[in-house]
Amino acid sequence: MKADDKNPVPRVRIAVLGNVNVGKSALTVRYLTRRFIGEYRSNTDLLYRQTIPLEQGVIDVEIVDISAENENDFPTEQIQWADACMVVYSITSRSSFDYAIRSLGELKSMQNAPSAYLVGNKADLDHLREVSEKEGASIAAAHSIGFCEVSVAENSSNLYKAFEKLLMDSRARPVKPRKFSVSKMIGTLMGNGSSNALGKQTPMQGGTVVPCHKGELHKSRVVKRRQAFTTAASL
Ligand SMILES: Nc1nc2c(ncn2[C@@H]2O[C@H](COP(=O)(O)OP(=O)(O)OP(=O)(O)O)[C@@H](O)[C@H]2O)c(=O)[nH]1
Repeated sequence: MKADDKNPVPRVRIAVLGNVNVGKSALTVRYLTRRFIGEYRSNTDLLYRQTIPLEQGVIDVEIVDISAENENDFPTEQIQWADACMVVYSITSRSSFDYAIRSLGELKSMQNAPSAYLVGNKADLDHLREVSEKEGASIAAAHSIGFCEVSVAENSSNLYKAFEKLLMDSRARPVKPRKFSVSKMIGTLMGNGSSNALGKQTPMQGGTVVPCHKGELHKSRVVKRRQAFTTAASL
């Protein structure tokens, strides 16, 4: 978490990590907008920024939704950038659970690793279940992290609790040293963006989302495309 004299609002950065098609984008947008949008572009990391009111005051949240196009390539750079990591799998996909387990192993081996939370998505598809809730809970317990199953499609309240836990954990952690400020970069992009990162027409209020190609999180390069999205987030 970071707050300074110029920007007194504390900031928390969250990376959403998981195999393809587990619902990372749907989960991120659900949390930030309370809406479920079924289909997203999937070959680019997306970076969202929004100010969220908490009981303790407002907080700037940046969330990178990491594209899992190359599942053998662990996104070290994005994880190092983050204060906290939401590891997502689908309860309907054993391979996505295996990917989540590998990711937690990678996190464990990192120095100064972000705090983590494990989420099993698509709980509404119980008839297609390949991973039991007990298995999810057991892996989370082995890593001493929080866990819940959610249905982003059905707007599970557990999702908001999971983000709240990550935000609270991050507030309690010391400031992470970073070379560049992505917030500064996004700040120059806020306003009347008109391109369509989500491939959808969405009303513009408040938050922003930008496509974020690999390598850009730690570079102060201007991202070319931008899209505002409807905000309704509060915890
Ligand atoms: N039934 C059901 N479908 C969901 C749920 N969450 C997401 N989906 C669907 O799962 C598919 C993948 O969702 P995305 O949010 O694009 O998943 P992703 O992990 O971001 O995908 P990639 O960007 O390709 O890695 C979409 O068709 C969503 O509509 C859920 O809770 N239940």
